[in-house]
Amino acid sequence: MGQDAFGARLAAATAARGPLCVGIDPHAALLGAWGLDDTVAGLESFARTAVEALADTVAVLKPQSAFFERFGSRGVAVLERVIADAQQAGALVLVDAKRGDIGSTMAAYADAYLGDGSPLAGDAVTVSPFLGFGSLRPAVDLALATGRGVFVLALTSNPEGAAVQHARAADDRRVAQVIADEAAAVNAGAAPLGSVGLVVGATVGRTGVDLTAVNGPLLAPGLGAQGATVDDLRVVFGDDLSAVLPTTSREVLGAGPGVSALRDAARRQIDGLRAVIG
Ligand SMILES: O=C(O)c1cc(=O)[nH]c(=O)n1[C@@H]1O[C@H](COP(=O)(O)O)[C@@H](O)[C@H]1O
Repeated sequence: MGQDAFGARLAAATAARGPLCVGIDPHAALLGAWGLDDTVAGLESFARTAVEALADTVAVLKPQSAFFERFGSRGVAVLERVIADAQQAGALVLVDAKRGDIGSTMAAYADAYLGDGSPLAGDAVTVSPFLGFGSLRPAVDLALATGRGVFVLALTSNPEGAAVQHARAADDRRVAQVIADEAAAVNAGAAPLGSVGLVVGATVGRTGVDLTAVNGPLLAPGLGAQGATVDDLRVVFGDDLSAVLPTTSREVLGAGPGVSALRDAARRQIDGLRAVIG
């Protein structure tokens, strides 16, 4: 029998461990700050430490693929280890690869990131809908079939995102609203939460995009290094924060390389978020 739906597994994980995702983003500058070389050996040491410190503590870990791809196939092998080891230690793994392509190619990305038995498949993957939400169908279908999830970029945390995402589509809805509505259609009726999430930055302020019908997890990057605070979550999402999953990378990773310092930094974030999200 396959695993339960991702939305249900995520809801259970955040109930047990708190509403936090921590990104594993081995920036060259962070490798340096941890006293590691900017090499695949440094990457591997960084990744192992982050997994050891965080995978038994936080609900979701989000390795950012780019920082592993920088080192070619040996870096990708480290990413594969991170995925396996973090899952083994009890964290859900959201692979941040932001893939998006025409549907027939998207099916191959789906096999890679959402297929049973694929070494790059975690529990969910970030995807880009800017070739049209429908182009993501193979990923959505495979995610639902395998108990995995997708997080679709909707309102990204970077300042350049608004020019595209706030633009009006042919039917006058904002592009981000179209994406939210498409996600809502897939998630309709799922309980406790659908498996198609959205990415909505904690930095975006009040946008007028209505997220109330999404019925899926709302990944909120931007806390810490990008300037957003826990208080900004209410501005962006309103009073019902039950589906919001804040994610931060540098704010926690900057506490390394000590394992207990990293764990403490994550716990501080979880405590602060529990006070607001519950
Ligand atoms: O999909 C993402 O995770 C993402 C979407 C977005 O809109 N903004 C954003 O910052 N991210 C990712 O979230 C992480 C943020 O890292 P910090 O700014 O260090 O917390 C990076 O890995 C980004 O690639």
